[in-house]
Formats: sequence, structure tokens, C-alpha cells
Amino acid sequence: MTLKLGIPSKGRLMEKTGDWFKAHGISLRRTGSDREYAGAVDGIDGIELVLLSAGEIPRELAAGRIDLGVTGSDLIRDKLALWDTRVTELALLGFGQADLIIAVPSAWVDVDTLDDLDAVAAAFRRDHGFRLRIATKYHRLVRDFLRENGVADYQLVDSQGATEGTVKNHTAEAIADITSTGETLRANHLKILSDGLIHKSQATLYKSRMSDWTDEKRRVIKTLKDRLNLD
Ligand SMILES: Nc1ncnc2c1ncn2[C@@H]1O[C@H](COP(=O)(O)OP(=O)(O)OP(=O)(O)O)[C@@H](O)[C@H]1O
Ligand SMILES: O=P(O)(O)OC[C@H]1O[C@H](OP(=O)(O)OP(=O)(O)O)[C@H](O)[C@@H]1O
Repeated sequence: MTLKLGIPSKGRLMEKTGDWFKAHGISLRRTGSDREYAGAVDGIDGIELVLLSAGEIPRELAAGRIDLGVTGSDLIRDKLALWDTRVTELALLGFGQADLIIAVPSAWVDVDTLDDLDAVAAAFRRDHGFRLRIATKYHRLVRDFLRENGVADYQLVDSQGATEGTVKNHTAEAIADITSTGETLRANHLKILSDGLIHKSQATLYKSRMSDWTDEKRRVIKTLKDRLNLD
């Protein structure tokens, strides 16, 4: 049985994943038409390419349907409970960097820290009769972070895109989202809490702990690790 490597089929991480492997003498190529999600690996035997969305790669690794996968470390941590019991990090790839942060309206001049947010949240509940809303798609990471930091009086509102717009649209009071240049936050009059960094994400190569590691696959991964100069 060949070893299955899952890589993003589109989006931000796709091209740079190909470049990273190429720099190590391994070329990933699409087979079939531009629109067909099939691929092959040249330069090393015994690896099959599986093209997936970045967001689905954590689940496929955890189910053992792929043996290796490239995706953002934010997606692994958010989508998999106890992620490090299900996958192992093989290499940080040095691209796809983004910070998952908590931001509030810039107009909240007295709110700079999580403690301030906690105080505002308690007052908000008293005044409005419902909990302050934080819009995000990163439910697990945000809940864990706020619990560890003693913020309790809030509710999460699911937002799968354009999250920074939810404050202006009055569907949330604060947000937790990925930022890289900070442009989107600025354009939407939001500021990051000084202690509001939840996770620094980057594209990472993971190995599944859940897949069936046959002798043949172990041989292939050893060759691959040698080629990639990994321990
Ligand atoms: N500016 C950014 N905005 C959003 N995500 C970013 C940014 N920079 C890097 N990333 C990372 O890119 C990854 C998401 O990749 P991509 O945009 O290809 O997926 P997606 O389209 O959001 O998800 P899916 O493929 O499931 O639809 C995440 O790990 C995220 O941290
Ligand atoms: O700090 P910046 O460089 O401005 O980038 C951050 C923005 O980019 C992403 O959105 P994306 O373009 O993926 O759209 P989305 O809202 O649909 O997720 C992310 O969700 C932020 O909104």
C-alpha cells in the first residue's frame, strides 16, 4: 500500500506547498485536467498525492485516511480535540503565517486586555440581558483560550467569513480571527487586545498517528524524511 500525502488543492497554501517540496527535489504535480483533483509525486517512489481543502486535511489525518498532510497549525488545533494524540508535527514549513487574535472595536478606549474584556463582558450582560458576542470560526481554540484566561461571560457566534464585518453589522461585539497584514482589522475599526494572541499559525507537515503504518509505508517515510532532512 502506498503512502498517502494530502496537500491543499487550492487556496493560499497550495502553491507554496508545491514550492517547498520542489526545493527538496520532490515535485508534486497535478494529473489530468486543471479541474481534476488528482496528482502524482515525482522524485520519490511509493507516495500517492491526495488533493483536499486545507480545512479537511485535519479530519483526514485523524481518521487515518491519509498518512501525511500539509495544512495550517491553526486548523489542526481547532478541528482536532487533543490534536497531538492524533498527529505529529514533522516540519514547520515557514509560510502561511497568520496570527489568530481577539479584537474589539478601536472605539473601546478603556479595553486593552483580556481582564478589561472580562469586565466589559460582565457589565454588558447586566445592561443588555444577554452575553457579549464574539464572532469566530475557531470555536475550540477561542473557548480554550478564554477559559484559560478567566473570561467567562461571553457567547460565541459562528462566522465562516467576513468576520471583521460582524461588529459593524451588529451581530457581534468582538471577533477572533486570523490576521496577517492587519489591513482588514484596521479597515473595520478593530484593535487587537494586547494579550489577545491565541495562536501563531503556519503551514506544517503532519504525520498521522491513526493510519496503518505498514512496513512498506515506514520504509517510504524514512526515505522521505532523509530527503527532507528531518529527524
Ligand atoms: N491572511 C490570511 N487569512 C486567512 N488565512 C490565512 C491567512 N494567511 C495564512 N492563512 C492560513 O491559511 C490557511 C487556510 O488556507 P486556505 O485559505 O487555503 O483555506 P480556506 O480556503 O480558508 O479553507 P478551505 O480550503 O477549507 O475552504 C489557514 O491555516 C490560515 O491560518
Ligand atoms: O490581516 P489581513 O492581511 O487583512 O488578512 C486577514 C483577513 O484575511 C482572511 O480573510 P479571507 O480573505 O480568507 O476571507 P474570509 O473572510 O472569507 O475568511 C482572514 O479571515 C481575515 O479576514
